[in-house]
Amino acid sequence: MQISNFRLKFSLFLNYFVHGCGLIILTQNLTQLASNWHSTLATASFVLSGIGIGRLAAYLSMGFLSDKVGRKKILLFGMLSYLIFFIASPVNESIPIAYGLSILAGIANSALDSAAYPILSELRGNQKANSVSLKAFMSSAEFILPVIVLTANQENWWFGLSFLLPAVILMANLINVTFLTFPKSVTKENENIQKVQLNTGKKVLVTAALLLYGYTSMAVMIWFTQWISIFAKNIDFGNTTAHLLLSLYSLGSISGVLLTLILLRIKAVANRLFLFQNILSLLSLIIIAFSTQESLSMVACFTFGFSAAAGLMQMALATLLRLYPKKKGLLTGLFFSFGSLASFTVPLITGWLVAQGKANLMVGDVIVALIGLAAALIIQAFFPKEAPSLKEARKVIDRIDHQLLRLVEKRFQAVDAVIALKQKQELPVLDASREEKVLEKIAKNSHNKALISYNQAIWQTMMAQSRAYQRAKAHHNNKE
Ligand SMILES: O=C(O)C(=O)C[C@]1(C(=O)O)C=C[C@@H](O)C=C1
Repeated sequence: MQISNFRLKFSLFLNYFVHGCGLIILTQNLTQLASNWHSTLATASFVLSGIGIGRLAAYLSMGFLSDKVGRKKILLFGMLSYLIFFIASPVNESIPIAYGLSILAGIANSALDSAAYPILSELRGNQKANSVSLKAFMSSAEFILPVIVLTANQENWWFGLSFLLPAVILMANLINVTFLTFPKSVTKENENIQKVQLNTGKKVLVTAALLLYGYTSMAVMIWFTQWISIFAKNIDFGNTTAHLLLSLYSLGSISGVLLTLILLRIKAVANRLFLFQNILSLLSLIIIAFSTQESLSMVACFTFGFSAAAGLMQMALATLLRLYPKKKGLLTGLFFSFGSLASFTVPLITGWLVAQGKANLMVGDVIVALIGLAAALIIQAFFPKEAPSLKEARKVIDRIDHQLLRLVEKRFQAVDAVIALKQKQELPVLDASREEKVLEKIAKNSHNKALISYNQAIWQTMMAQSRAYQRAKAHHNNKE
């Protein structure tokens, strides 16, 4: 790998460590922030909704701009916005400004996503693994930051220190990214290699399934994390177990992401991994919804994190981007808009269900997971399979070459008939107008228009060899 590509990848990963901090830093410090803002905890938690608003408002435009003005500008904009958020938040004392900063964090989030995912899918290497790595860095931050907050609390340090860590990383990374050269967005050649062949009907179906999956994959996790502790207490699990379930989910998530990164390198497994993880997450949720045994629920919560929060969303996005190589930014924005919609609607749906007095809230999450599995099945069924390995890919070429060779030989046999007639009628071997017509037909009959010039070059060579063959044959016949 080129040094600059390695540096670029690493700086994107670091950004997602920072982003992981951004996701939980307000909730982790809410008590101190509320006192800074001279407000109650309830008002303070209202400020959190700003992040969702910022995201929802900015995803599409950031995605569009990422394709239009270039990934680097959007990335730098996202990093700068986050930097302002991290530096200003712990010192700010006004609620409206805090709300504005939350919105800015949401915008920063959408800018980072709109730049980072497309860049990673344009770099060489395993595209799915690249995207899942971002999730690994997010999860590790979500694990480390609470420890820092807790230590600062116990040692009576200033709470703002936990904001300074991501700020310092961001500043160093900003300098690094500013001086980096980025790969060209999508070169024509790259585009043809990455392009996935699907007819319009199937493409629409797979796109819809992927966007639906963008919603369900986010919804299923939010539903679980927001309600699992309350749900556990309702079914008379002890207080400690109720909280332990969430930690087990996080632990499962980190282990799941790491295992996914390993398995994605094994092509034969990678193709089935997505579906398998979806089935596993559904089964774990069913157990969680109906188990009355604490130990069984604990295992199920770990398995749920291990499967549902192991980078499935990132894998689906990487798949979507392969369908639209020219509009990666826009599609990233669209995909995450569906995810943001989930963060918005799940609290509304669950709130409504609670008001209706529905006893088993987790059954609702099982239904969301079922819809997600249906979408995953559609994606798996209609998205063209990748060649499992270089060896396997070459086997396909070998088989096609074998068939082609038989056909080329048949073509030479047909030429035999032509040369016999031409000799009789004393016509020259070269017939430029006929060759022109053959090439026109090749262009007309090429399904993939991007391949026309390559197909024509093959036929030009074939006809040149046909002429050489005819001349050799004529020469031989004349001698007899
Ligand atoms: O059609 C002919 O006249 C041929 O000789 C065959 C053929 C070909 O291989 O397709 C070869 C040479 C001519 O210039 C045109 C076409």
